[in-house]
Amino acid sequence: MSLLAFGQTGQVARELARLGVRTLSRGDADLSDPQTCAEVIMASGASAVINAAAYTAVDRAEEEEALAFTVNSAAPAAMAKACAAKKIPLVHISTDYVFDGSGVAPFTPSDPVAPLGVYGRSKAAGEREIRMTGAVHSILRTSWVFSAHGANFVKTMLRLGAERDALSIVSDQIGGPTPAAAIARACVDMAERLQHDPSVTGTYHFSGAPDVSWADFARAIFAEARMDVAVTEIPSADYPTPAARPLNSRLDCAGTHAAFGISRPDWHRGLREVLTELRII
Ligand SMILES: NC(=O)C1=CN([C@@H]2O[C@H](COP(=O)(O)OP(=O)(O)OC[C@H]3O[C@@H](n4cnc5c(N)ncnc54)[C@H](OP(=O)(O)O)[C@@H]3O)[C@@H](O)[C@H]2O)C=CC1
Ligand SMILES: Cc1cn([C@H]2C[C@H](O)[C@@H](COP(=O)(O)OP(=O)(O)O[C@H]3O[C@@H](C)C(=O)[C@@H](O)[C@H]3O)O2)c(=O)[nH]c1=O
Ligand SMILES: [Mg+2]
Repeated sequence: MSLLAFGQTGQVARELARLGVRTLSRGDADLSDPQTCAEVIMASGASAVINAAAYTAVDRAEEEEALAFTVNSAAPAAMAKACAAKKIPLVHISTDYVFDGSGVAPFTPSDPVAPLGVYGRSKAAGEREIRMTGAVHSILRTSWVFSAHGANFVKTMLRLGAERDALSIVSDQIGGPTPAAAIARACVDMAERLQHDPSVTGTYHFSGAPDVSWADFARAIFAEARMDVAVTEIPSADYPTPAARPLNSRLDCAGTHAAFGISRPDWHRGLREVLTELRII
């Protein structure tokens, strides 16, 4: 199996590289140029493609809508068309932010999408484009990704916690923090399976367990890191951001287990692994 991944420096891309997947940098393939992405696939000899590159700056996307849509929708569309032409599968990563976060029940893959901001709309558009190409694919929606590398909530908390005794963290947004390493493993397993069994083509959910609030997650980070930082719970209304975040980010991952035998990863364990890699514990 010869896997090719878009993305090299990102959280998931770095974990894919650790698993031996060939990764592509922005210099190898810039997603703001979708045609180049297609050409790279056509020339690659890959047996499956994983797209781990994306425009992920949720707030900045509100000001850069055109770029977010090119990177998160037009580029994946071009990748999927090339994969369809080559008859190879595409594993594409998407997000909980395609949902509006209403209710308290976990969202299933077939629930209607209703994104709250530009990032979520651009990712939802990318999903639709991929489905229309007829490519064998898995669209893997995940949430709240963290790792030892790149920008994520764990690293933000470690930085802010080193500077302050107390932090105010939202407690009305609930979701599953997901280790990037587990996502990479799931992508590789899905790519392998799709090559032999295109019937599993579809949209799947994959997030870490258990579901928690950002405030709960922050407390767990400080407890594991043995940092004495008080976490004050606040409502989202008291933490205004350019893009609204969904209150309910729970993802129903049952279909992923049924089709692939892949279970939700335990984020506590993933957190300890990341803190170990960062030499904090
Ligand atoms: N981060 C999160 O919490 C979540 C992420 N996801 C999804 O998971 C996937 C992986 O996310 P994650 O690993 O966190 O991403 P990161 O934000 O860590 O990294 C983004 C990656 O995309 C690359 N990239 C961005 N723009 C371009 C471009 N124009 N051309 C080429 N490469 C580009 C970056 O390269 P460079 O370093 O050159 O900028 C980097 O490798 C994405 O699809 C994302 O939408 C889903 C849910 C939650
Ligand atoms: C730094 C900080 C954040 N927060 C809140 C803001 C926000 O609601 C929450 C998380 O902040 P972040 O900026 O890390 O979250 P955000 O960048 O929105 O994370 C999202 O990224 C994209 C790419 C996804 O696809 C999502 O699944 C999700 O992981 O924590 C506080 O309440 N207090 C703080 O001091
Ligand atoms: Mg962020």
